[in-house]
Amino acid sequence: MSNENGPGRSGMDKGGMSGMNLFAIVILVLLAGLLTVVVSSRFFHQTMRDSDLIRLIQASKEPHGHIDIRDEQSGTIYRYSNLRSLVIHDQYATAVVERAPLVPTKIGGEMKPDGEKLNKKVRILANLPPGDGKVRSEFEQAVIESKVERSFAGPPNPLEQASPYILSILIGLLVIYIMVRRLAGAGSPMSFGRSRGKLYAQEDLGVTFNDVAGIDEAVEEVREVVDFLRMPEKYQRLGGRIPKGVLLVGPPGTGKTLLAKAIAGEAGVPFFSLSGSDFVEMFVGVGAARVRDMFLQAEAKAPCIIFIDELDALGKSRGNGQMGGHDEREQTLNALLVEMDGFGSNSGVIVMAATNRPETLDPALLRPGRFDRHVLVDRPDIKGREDILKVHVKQVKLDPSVELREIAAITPGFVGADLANLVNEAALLAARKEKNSVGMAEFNDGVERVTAGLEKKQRVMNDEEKLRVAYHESGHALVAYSLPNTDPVHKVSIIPRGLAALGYTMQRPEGDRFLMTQSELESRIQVLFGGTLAEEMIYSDISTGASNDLERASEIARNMVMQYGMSRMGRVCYKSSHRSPFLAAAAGEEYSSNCSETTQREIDQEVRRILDEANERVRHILEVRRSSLEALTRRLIEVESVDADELKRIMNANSPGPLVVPGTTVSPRITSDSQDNLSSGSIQQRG
Ligand SMILES: Nc1ncnc2c1ncn2[C@@H]1O[C@H](COP(=O)(O)OP(=O)(O)OP(=O)(O)O)[C@@H](O)[C@H]1O
Ligand SMILES: [Zn+2]
Repeated sequence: MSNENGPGRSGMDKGGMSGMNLFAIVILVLLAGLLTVVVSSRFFHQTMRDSDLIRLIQASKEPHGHIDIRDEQSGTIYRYSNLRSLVIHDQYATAVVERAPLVPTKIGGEMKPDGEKLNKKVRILANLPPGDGKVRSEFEQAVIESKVERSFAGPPNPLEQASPYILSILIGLLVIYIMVRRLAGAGSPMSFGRSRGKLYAQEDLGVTFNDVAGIDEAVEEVREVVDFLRMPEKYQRLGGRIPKGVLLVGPPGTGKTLLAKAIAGEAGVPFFSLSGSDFVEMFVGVGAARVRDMFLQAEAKAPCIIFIDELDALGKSRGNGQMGGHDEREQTLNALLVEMDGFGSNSGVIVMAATNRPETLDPALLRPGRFDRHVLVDRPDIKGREDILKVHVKQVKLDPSVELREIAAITPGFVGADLANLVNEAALLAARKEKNSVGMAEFNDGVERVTAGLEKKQRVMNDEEKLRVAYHESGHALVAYSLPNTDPVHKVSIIPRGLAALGYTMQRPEGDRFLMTQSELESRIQVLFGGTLAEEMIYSDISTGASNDLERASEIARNMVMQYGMSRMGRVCYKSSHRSPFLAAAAGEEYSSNCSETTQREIDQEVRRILDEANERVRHILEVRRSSLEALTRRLIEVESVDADELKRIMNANSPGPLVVPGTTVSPRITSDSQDNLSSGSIQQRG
């Protein structure tokens, strides 16, 4: 269904030859020229010119006797009186004659290894001392007998003279050709500097929002983009600010590409798709040229969507790159930023990009007017998985026994791509068994297979662990919900997140925060404690999954005492450096503070006191609201993720708490819980 006939492949496209492209070619030509010079001087010594021969013969008419041959490498001088053999061995091919200021005349040339006294190729500088008639006549004789005569006699053959140059130019051209081909990859020889974007015409796309399931929140957030692409005039008339860049953030396989395609499909606009790594080339300037070319092409087809997968490959923070490719990436990134700033928001080109590591992106990419809209494409919850399965089983003949909800229930952590894979596996298994339809047994086997593949990447939790994680996350959420001065809870989830997190509680700040009050910091500590203490209350023991929570809580408490003066120790900053003890340890440095041992002990006591008090408060909250905790946990086990509205409902039904206004803004704070120690039971230090 993809149309390979992108503009990058058609050789006739204008605009491909941008300035950068020309620049690269000029560099290549210069390089080839240099190569030509080197090659020609190395392999083609100038043939002896007639005038040189005349001078040579004139010199040899002077009356002296022998020739000194100097090995220029070693500096040794060979006295060579047999002029004839020299001439013959030398073959004249490279001889240059120079008249020395006084009498001796030098013959420069190259001696072949079979020379009488020389066993390696040397440059010859022969002195012809004046005044020996014998030498002169021998030399003349040699000249007459040897091939020199020919070239001496006739006028030089221009073709013959030019041949070394022609040859080296040809070699140069060949080199250019090979380089260009390399740059262009498999494409046509001149397509380097062209964007490799693949163009999907709208009719080829055939993807709509119906094909995207289980990520409803993300779909809702991008609906506006579809509207804009459909009726750009409407938006422009009202002068509204149209999104230029939309960043889709989420783990691999959750359907980011699919979502972008669906937007194009819904809006009926062309879709350019390419990967960030396409831009990163070994030659400086090529990636930047590709970016410019891509935008040129896109603007010609506007309204349309440019989709850049793996944005992190090209958008990594500048200035922390390694040596290789660093400049190139920086230039490419700059070109992208310039292009995004350059096209007006009414040009109708919307740039979408996907990444699963937004934190590595250059902050410049996230500024207003660039990728300022972020859409989280998260792992689907149980309902989402069921919906995704529904999409994918459409092409499969199902046995009536198949319960998609049941399959969804046994596939926590699966993303859209895994589920598509699962359906495919099940269908293959059924075919192998020569069944007429795909049954539950095949799905169960399929789950095992796909899980086995996934288990290498991430752990799939068993029921017991899942329950514990559910209590833990409910604890965080309940405490956050119950305290007045915390950010509202946006989502609680026990869907494994990435490699290390078992579940998470996501809070959304209500605006940019520049200051934190003491009570806010205390609340933050309490929210962090909520998870562990909920576990403790239910199981009477705690698990290792919470070590990160404790670490963060202690860090906050320590800062309160030492940096912010928020303790009984008074309004004093005890920090000698900005590094916390934790960070110093991580950097392998000794944590130094100017405190005396007594002060140090007092600080520790204060930190403890803050943590203990938080502990008590959290314990109290959890005990009072135990029924809410249980209810939330049950719901989490059932549906795996609970949003703000539902959380409010559950809380209100069980024990009313402070009113929560769901926030809408950037940088959600996530209390995620590491799994790496939870199941093994061994306590390791996390890096
Ligand atoms: N939400 C979904 N609904 C339906 N199918 C999905 C969904 N997510 C993924 N798939 C299936 O998985 C395939 C791969 O998904 P896609 O390439 O869109 O994931 P992605 O998030 O872009 O991954 P990556 O980050 O690795 O590029 C899709 O073609 C589709 O078949
Ligand atoms: Zn936790």
